[in-house]
Amino acid sequence: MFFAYMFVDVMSPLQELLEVRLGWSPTAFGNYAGAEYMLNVFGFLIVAGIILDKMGVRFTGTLSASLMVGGAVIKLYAISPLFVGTAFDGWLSSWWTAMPGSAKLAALGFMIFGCGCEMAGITVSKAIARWFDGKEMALAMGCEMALARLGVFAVFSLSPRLSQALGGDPSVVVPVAFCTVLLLIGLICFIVFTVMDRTLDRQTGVGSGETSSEEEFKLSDVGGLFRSRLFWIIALLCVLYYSAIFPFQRFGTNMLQCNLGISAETAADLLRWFPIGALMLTPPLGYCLDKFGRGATMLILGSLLLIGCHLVFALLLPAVPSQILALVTILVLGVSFALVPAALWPSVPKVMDKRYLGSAYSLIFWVQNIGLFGVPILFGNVLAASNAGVTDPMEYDYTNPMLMFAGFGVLALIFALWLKILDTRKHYGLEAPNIASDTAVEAAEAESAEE
Ligand SMILES: NCCCC[C@H](N)C(=O)NCC(=O)O
Repeated sequence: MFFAYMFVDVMSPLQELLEVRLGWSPTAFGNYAGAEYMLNVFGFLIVAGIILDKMGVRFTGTLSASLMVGGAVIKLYAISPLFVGTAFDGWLSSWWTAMPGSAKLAALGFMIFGCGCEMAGITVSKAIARWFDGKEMALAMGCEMALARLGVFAVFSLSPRLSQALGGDPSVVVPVAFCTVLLLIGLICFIVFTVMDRTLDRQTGVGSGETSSEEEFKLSDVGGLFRSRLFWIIALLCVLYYSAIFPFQRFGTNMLQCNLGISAETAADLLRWFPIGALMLTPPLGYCLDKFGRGATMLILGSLLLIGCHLVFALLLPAVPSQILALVTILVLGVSFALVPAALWPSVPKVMDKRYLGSAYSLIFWVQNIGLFGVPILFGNVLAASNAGVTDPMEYDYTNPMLMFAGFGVLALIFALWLKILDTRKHYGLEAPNIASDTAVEAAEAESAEE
């Protein structure tokens, strides 16, 4: 997940360079960014859930890592001199001219990569939920997400520097090539893990329980989940919250450049602290959730912070163009980005039947992917419409698109409040700890002994 999240954002700090070098307008960049989720939205994630439940973690993990490498290679080719300026590029650029040929082919590669990345996400979530059932599940999920955030921090630090590594004109090829090699290393590591895991199973004579039939994905489960009010509240909270997070990560560099009049490198250096707050706080928050509970409250607090931060970016930063203000807001947004994921993902096994867990994660990811697919495109269009006639990528006014993010936060807050009210009424246990305290366990044991 570390290398995957690096690849996701490798081009985020290079938006200006892509516009200058390859002619990618904000709309083209938005379309490219949304492409990551397109095949997932059109059903791949549901298929991925079925594959995971039928074939198990080892097979699905290897398949997802292979898809990521395949998609990355296509994207690398699309932005490289091997493709740019060829007859194929000319033909691809000749229709739907708002998207240059390189953007179209890079978007195709990103679509395939996105299938692998999300498939890996559900594989990891289901594996952790099963391995840590009744134990430190939120801490384990928090550590996994922290590693992913470290990847984002690393790529925001490295990408602008790698683009200048060869001297001469800055290049988008070097950072993308670097991250593609990392993905290949990740695939090799996972294959080694599967071999070792299988060997261990053989040595201990214990099955891994990879594909237990009682957890098998059934199409009827999908219908059941879609009829569940709780599923929709969680899925809509998830899509609204993350729609104001991941697309922000992608457009944030240029937003800071435009508001503060700074270089892409300085802006990326500021933005990289966003995942760092999340990186440091997600595991301890997960630990607190395991020990003390309060998951629904964390969701409310995280949504409130999200709204406040996006309002600052939309309204205050253009009036007070201070790097300190930007940094503080980014750090607070990082706290929000720790609170919500730390509480949201471990809540799913609490409210969904274990039998549905794989399908529940894949369907929540699916709804989330609809937003992650559509919102960058919407964002690119709102940005373009709010800046008619602006040709300098350092001169965009980001007020309207950032207000749109704040609006998503308000809606996410409503769903978080609704969840908390339902939890109070129906006692789903969202505010309860994941690990039963020793006294509670002793009381339960004493009770069953008496029976
Ligand atoms: N491709 C980056 C987005 C990952 C989305 C994924 N479905 C997700 O929500 N992961 C959990 C997280 O908090 O990163």
